[in-house]
Amino acid sequence: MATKHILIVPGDGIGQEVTAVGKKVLDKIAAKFGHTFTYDEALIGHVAIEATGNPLPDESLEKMRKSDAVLFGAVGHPKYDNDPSAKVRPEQGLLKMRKELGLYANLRPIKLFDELLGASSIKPEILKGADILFFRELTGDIYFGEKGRKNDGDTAYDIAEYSRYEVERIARKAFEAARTRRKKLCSVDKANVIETSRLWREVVQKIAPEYPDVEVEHQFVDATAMLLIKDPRRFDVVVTANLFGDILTDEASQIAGSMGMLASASVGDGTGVYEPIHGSAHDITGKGVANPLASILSAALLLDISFGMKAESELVISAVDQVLKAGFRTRDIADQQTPADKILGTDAMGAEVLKFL
Ligand SMILES: NC(=O)c1ccc[n+]([C@@H]2O[C@H](COP(=O)([O-])OP(=O)(O)OC[C@H]3O[C@@H](n4cnc5c(N)ncnc54)[C@H](O)[C@@H]3O)[C@@H](O)[C@H]2O)c1
Ligand SMILES: CC(C)[C@H](C(=O)O)[C@@H](O)C(=O)O
Ligand SMILES: [Mg+2]
Repeated sequence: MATKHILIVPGDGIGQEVTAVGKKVLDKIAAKFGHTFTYDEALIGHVAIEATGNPLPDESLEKMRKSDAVLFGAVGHPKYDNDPSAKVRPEQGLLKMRKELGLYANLRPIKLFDELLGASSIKPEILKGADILFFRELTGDIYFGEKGRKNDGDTAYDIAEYSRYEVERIARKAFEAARTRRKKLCSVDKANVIETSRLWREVVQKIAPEYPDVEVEHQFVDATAMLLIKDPRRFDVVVTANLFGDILTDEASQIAGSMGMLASASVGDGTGVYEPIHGSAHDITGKGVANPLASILSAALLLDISFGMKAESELVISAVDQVLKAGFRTRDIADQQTPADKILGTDAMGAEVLKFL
């Protein structure tokens, strides 16, 4: 039995809705296994701007530092998406959290549940068995470089930067993960065009001989985007820079069947942050139809990675599998064969998962 302090950071839009379900799963696990989970909440994003003017108040960051793990929802609001001139934005809170907590490694497992083969737009015979683990570098690249305007605002620039150290530490994590899986690592870059990618490839090539048991390939990001659809099963572990990882993993969500299925773990040397890869989904906010499984699977990653609770984590994943096997779907993962009475809303889907815990 363990006592752990978990910070719930729902954020904006459906982040509020799906995180509430993720917390219920953690509560059920604690009761079942005799753990004591204490909780607190913190503001981030649009809700934080509305309350304090700051997308990540100091109080929120302090709470994150003091917690054993963070279950995070999402940030975002349409009023900022459509206002390029907004100086304060919800996403600034997310990026500041990642930087301040040193969350340089963003693990994005692309896990396909066989029951969802029909939810993907990719042919089942190409898809079945796909299982990819992305390592996205999360605190460098164009996100955190110098950015601005010149020529009276008529010219904009964003500087992308990577240090050898930043590339090496994420690459080593990816190599070590590949050793525990199918021993294949694909390093994705754009080394034929950009200098940060040439450093990326140089670093991966340099350390590869230290992992002789891991087969390494290098792919350009454009070719990777094509191959993810053409032959997703060719990939085992993928390591790439911040921006490329952001884009490729949303695409890879279609391997799993929906944006509502993909969890993530953001880790460094301190508190881990666990969140769906999706955003605040303005188009479905407040409708009670958001798929909570990405948040539930993020809670499973939290239990495993931050708490070392492997059995607890595996039970959560098994519960998700059981619910899908029972034919329940949220509308984003339903298909023509899904009976209407098996298409559930956010809370009802969460309730079905809790039955298997
Ligand atoms: N980590 C984050 O906080 C994060 C991630 C991505 C986007 N965002 C923000 O979210 C806002 C909306 O961005 P977007 O529309 O490009 O991306 P999004 O991920 O919010 O939504 C993309 C599409 O996927 C659907 N979707 C997403 N999650 C779902 C779920 N759990 N169940 C069912 N359908 C789901 C949405 O309805 C939408 O059609 C923006 O403000 C963006 O900045 C935040
Ligand atoms: C909201 C945005 C800043 C963020 C990112 O680009 O990392 C999101 O797309 C994500 O994947 O978490
Ligand atoms: Mg993204």
